[in-house]
Amino acid sequence: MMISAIEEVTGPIAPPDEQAALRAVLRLNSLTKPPGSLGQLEALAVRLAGISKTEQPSYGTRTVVVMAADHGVCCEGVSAFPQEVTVQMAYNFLSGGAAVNVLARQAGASVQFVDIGIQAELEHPELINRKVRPGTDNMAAGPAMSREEALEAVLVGVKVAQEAIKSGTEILITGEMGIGNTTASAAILCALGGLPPEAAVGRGTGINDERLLHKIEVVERALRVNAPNPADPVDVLSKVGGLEIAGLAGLILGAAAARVPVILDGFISGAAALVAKAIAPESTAYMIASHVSNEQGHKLMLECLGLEALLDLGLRLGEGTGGVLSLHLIEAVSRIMTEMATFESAGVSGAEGK
Ligand SMILES: Cc1cc2ncn([C@H]3O[C@H](COP(=O)(O)O)[C@@H](O)[C@H]3O)c2cc1C
Ligand SMILES: O=C(O)c1cccnc1
Repeated sequence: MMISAIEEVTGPIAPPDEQAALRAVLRLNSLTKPPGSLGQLEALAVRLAGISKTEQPSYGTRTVVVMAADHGVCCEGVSAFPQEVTVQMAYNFLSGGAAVNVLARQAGASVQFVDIGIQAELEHPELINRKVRPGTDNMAAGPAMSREEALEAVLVGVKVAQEAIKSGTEILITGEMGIGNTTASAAILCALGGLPPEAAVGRGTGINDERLLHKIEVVERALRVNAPNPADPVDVLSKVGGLEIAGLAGLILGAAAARVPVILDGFISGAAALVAKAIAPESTAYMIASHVSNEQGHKLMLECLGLEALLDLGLRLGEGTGGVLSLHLIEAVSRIMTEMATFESAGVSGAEGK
């Protein structure tokens, strides 16, 4: 029953509007600059035009959705920080003090904080409580969660996207919090991207060499014990995923179905995007890769997604920080497409030939 619920969401995902993309190319070439001279911003303008069906795309209401959950695999010692940081940081997000809150304020975005699987019970007026279960089980010893729970978490994400869009959100940004989630993300990259653990596993919050080797071994064990089926993304999610990763996969699918662009943050968001792509390949047309993270494996992950990142700032934080930073570039593109003079309007001569 729940599978058909996902199909109901992914069914309407349509390809971007080629006509609008073409109009964007024509407009870019009519603006007072040598053709192509705005580089990647031009490619972004064309993609956004196709997504939003207009050669002058602009996004007023911007929403970062931070999905948070705990990871049973923390008991294996895979993070530099203790598991209780997840709930402690939850209150930091809710009171506006996390990095993503600061950067979102600067970029004119609001932050929604969703508890999709934190172990502790939280109480806060701003909290969106969509807890599917209080944290996952240790994926190195068995499945992280059941198939039903993974599906439920995906549908939570779809619903969060739908509700945000219904209340006016025009662009979504993925964010997350969950100590241990780079381990789950690396395992997903191995399962869906076919990478060996030593290429997919990185240092997360900053583990040393010894712990890195151990983390690689934990991911190897998780893959061996669970044998996730790469042809079945929900199987991968349930066996070696996380609740916030499942929720973000749903958020991405919900955005794509509504033709709303969705900005991907770093490594964990990328793992969610891999799942979304495996469920509905056409959803990648709606994904914008904000940055390439310092986390080992993220470059290869973006290659698996077929996306080129806008920024390379050496970030390795998550939360949606790189995502909201890229809003400044998206705003730049909007202004170029709406405010810049054309050769004709400014009376500037065009190129004479090469
Ligand atoms: C204080 C603090 C704030 C964070 N904000 C995001 N993360 C990031 O680090 C975690 C993933 O790394 P690992 O897999 O190594 O645990 C996630 O919570 C991610 O969002 C944070 C981590 C910490 C410690
Ligand atoms: O790229 C990310 O999102 C990331 C990397 C390290 C730790 N937390 C998040």
